Amino acid sequence: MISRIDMRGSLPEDLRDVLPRAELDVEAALEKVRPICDDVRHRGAAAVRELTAKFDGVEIATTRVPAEVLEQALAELDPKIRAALEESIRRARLVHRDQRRTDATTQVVPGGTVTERWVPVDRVGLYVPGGRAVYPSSVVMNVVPAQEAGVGSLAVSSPAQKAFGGLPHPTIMAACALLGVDEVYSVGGAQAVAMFAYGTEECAPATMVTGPGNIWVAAAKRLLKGRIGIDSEAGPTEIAILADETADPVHVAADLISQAEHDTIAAAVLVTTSPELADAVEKELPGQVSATKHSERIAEALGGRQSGIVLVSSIDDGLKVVDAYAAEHLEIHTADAAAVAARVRNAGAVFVGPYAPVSLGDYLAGSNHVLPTGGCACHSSGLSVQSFLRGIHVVDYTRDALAGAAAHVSVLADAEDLPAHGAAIRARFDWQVPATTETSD
Ligand SMILES: NC(=O)c1ccc[n+]([C@@H]2O[C@H](COP(=O)([O-])OP(=O)(O)OC[C@H]3O[C@@H](n4cnc5c(N)ncnc54)[C@H](O)[C@@H]3O)[C@@H](O)[C@H]2O)c1
Ligand SMILES: N[C@H](CO)Cc1c[nH]c[nH+]1
Ligand SMILES: [Zn+2]
Repeated sequence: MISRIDMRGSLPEDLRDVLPRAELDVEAALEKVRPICDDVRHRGAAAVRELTAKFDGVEIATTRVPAEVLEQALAELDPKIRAALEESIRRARLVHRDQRRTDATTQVVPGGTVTERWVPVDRVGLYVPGGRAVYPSSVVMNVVPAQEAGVGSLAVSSPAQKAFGGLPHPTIMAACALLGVDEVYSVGGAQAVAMFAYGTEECAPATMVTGPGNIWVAAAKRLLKGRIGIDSEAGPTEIAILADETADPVHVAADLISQAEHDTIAAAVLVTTSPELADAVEKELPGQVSATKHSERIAEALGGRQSGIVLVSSIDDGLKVVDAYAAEHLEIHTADAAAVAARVRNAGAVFVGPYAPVSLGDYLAGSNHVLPTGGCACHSSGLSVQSFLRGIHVVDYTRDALAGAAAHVSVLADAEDLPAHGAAIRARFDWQVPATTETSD
């Protein structure tokens, strides 16, 4: 059901190349999504509707969901789901509110200041997946940080559901209404990202697109990055678990399965110092897999080349392996788990010890579940308030403060063979370098 790589002894030098990864990666998916995005760019809403018919199997007359349909979905929401969503929102708000930035002004020299102003992007398109599963929790994870960042215009898009007459799933619409979002589109996949990037007759373009999705969504985000801002490439789910002999194989198996449940190309990787644990997890998996609803999808994910058990000689080596892998989610099931977790450098989110499973973070920890995949956690962060903000430097110098900098600017400009830069300073002082030179405050 799951393959094994034995790295006891010495670790290979090219760790990243030998670790499990899916065959279909974002790079490979790019060529498939390029014509989809081009089509939306040139033909707008008509292309979006045709692509929806092709990929989601449903004809839609319009892409925008009427506001009253959202309100109706909220009115009809199961009270238990509403209560759980409200608690998820409350906890997420606590964490994301603490991420807000305050402007900082630094006096560099007398009369010379630099202020960093934090300004939210104007309009965001928030993607909420809805193919194999539906993700009202991703409405929360997208909308809460965007709202806390102060973004003025928020639009959500989620795949049209054949079973619901071409609307997004009712729970997704209800979650939008619960959060006060009234601009929602029934569009999924790469065409949703392109719709936000280029705009259509029915949807104004966004400056930024965030949110999780399958490989096609992640590829469209990579393709259109630059035209739009994106968060991370939050593609097919990954879980890595670093464990020693103290880990409970039942928990480890359950957690691997929980994330394999997302996608046939979801990745589940156990890195362990204990061959006995590896054996016990392998023994535990088939029973738990066959007992669960999506056993076929999970078996395919666990059996794929993106999943595996990696044996290592020590926790130090295990840390090197998980850092090279840079998983979206990393669980630590070792003795002194907090100390081991503190040494991790690359992961989208780290889950410490036996009582912090990834599925807690998926819904209710307060942390964000929109996280970088495919190794991007070595350079990207999960979705946060910061994702929606730009820091703008505001430079304010008096005449005297500029005079104090003039000589150094001229020297550096000449050193770069850009003398007009120095001249732009001298133009303010009768084309001379003023006598005073401030070197410290
Ligand atoms: N990294 C994260 O933060 C994170 C969080 C939650 C979910 N996820 C991932 O999100 C994904 C959700 O996937 P999903 O499929 O359920 O929903 P989705 O909404 O991401 O994708 C569904 C859409 O994909 C498009 N599509 C389907 N097949 C296609 C094809 N062959 N070519 C082009 N487009 C195609 C369709 O338009 C459809 O609307 C999973 O991979 C899950 O692991 C990631
Ligand atoms: N584990 C997913 C992130 O990869 C998030 C999620 C939403 N719902 C369930 N799980
Ligand atoms: Zn999950």
